[in-house]
Amino acid sequence: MTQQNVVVSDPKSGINLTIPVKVPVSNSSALFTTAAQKPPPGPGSCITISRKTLVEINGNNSARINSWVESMRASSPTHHKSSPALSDDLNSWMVQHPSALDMFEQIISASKGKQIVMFLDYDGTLSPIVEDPDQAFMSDAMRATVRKLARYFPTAIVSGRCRDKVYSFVRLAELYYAGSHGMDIKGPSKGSKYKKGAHAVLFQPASEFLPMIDEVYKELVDITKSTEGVRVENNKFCASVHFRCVDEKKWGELAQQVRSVLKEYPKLRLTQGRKVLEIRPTIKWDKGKALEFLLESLGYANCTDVFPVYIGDDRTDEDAFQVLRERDQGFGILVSKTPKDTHASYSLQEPSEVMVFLRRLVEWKKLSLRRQFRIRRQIEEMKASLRN
Ligand SMILES: O=P(O)(O)OC[C@H]1O[C@H](O[C@H]2O[C@H](CO)[C@@H](O)[C@H](O)[C@H]2O)[C@H](O)[C@@H](O)[C@@H]1O
Repeated sequence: MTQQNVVVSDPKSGINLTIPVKVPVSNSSALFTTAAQKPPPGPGSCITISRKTLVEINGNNSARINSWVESMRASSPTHHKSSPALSDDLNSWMVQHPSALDMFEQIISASKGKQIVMFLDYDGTLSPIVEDPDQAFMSDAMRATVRKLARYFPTAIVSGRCRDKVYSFVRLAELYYAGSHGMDIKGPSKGSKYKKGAHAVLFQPASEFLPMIDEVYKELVDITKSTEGVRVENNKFCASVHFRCVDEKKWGELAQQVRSVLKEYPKLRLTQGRKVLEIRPTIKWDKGKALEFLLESLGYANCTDVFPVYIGDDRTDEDAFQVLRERDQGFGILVSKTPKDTHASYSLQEPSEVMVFLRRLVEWKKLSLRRQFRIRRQIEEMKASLRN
């Protein structure tokens, strides 16, 4: 294998990229690997470097990089000022994915007689998106709401972050946590009233990847160190390369750097979240599988009387939304202000609306428990008066 440095000029943006090209070039050109992220066009399987083919490589690479940048841009669309066309789009999307607040009564009636189980994504769902991932705190009001929620329903946090990190933000011991996109699952450390011994649940399907992720994390830090604004996060069983604060003109180069590291690790794949490239093991495990695992751990594997509700804002949450569609159980709620392709049934605009929705659930449950209690007491009183 020889390596050539090729300068690719993107005619659209005018960006020049220096790209190491190996000969022959492997066919593993796909950068993004989920169904929602169509792989960009790649080169043929074998390229002999000649003047003519260098031009072809440039052309292909340029098209491919453009396609990656497009995909990166779409990962977290910037909100533009509203225009009539945009609000038309939003309105027709809202018909397909109505607000979970507007549909609250229908949602509750669909859950009648079933055990609601809550699954909550963290970033962009419980906490607003901010530039610095270390500053993505959830409000005390949100924490109090989630604490109450967990009193009435089994509740899990399902996050791309490593479990310890997301726990340090949420700080509620009574919840289930699935970190690293579901690859690190742990039951409540405080006794759970839903399942005895649930604290013992610990599942890490990608533990063998730990040293590899560590190595890749270090390589990513090194290769991207000259890119201003980039932030690489070690999420234990996966790694995140944040480009929220990177100049858009540098996105193509960054994607290329990440790909050059990944090329050496065929057992890892790349997915995307909101202005973040996520490097994770190729194992068939995602937030959807984590949801199924948690339902099973809670004893609801083959139950028809369970009603899982998953709230998330990201592409990686789609796996969980899809599982709910396939099981035809419960539903997904996408947190988004803009129309997006989604398997979720309902929508909420932002974390503040998520909090309102969760509070309404708590209030509804409190009332219905009180009502049940009153009815039971009346029955007891009637029985007692019949006996006397
Ligand atoms: O599954 P999640 O809980 O939503 O985690 C997904 C990623 O979230 C974090 O990044 C995102 O939020 C940051 C803070 O608001 C923001 O700066 C970044 O642009 C977003 O992508 C987290 O830092 C990642 O590790 C998670 O994978």
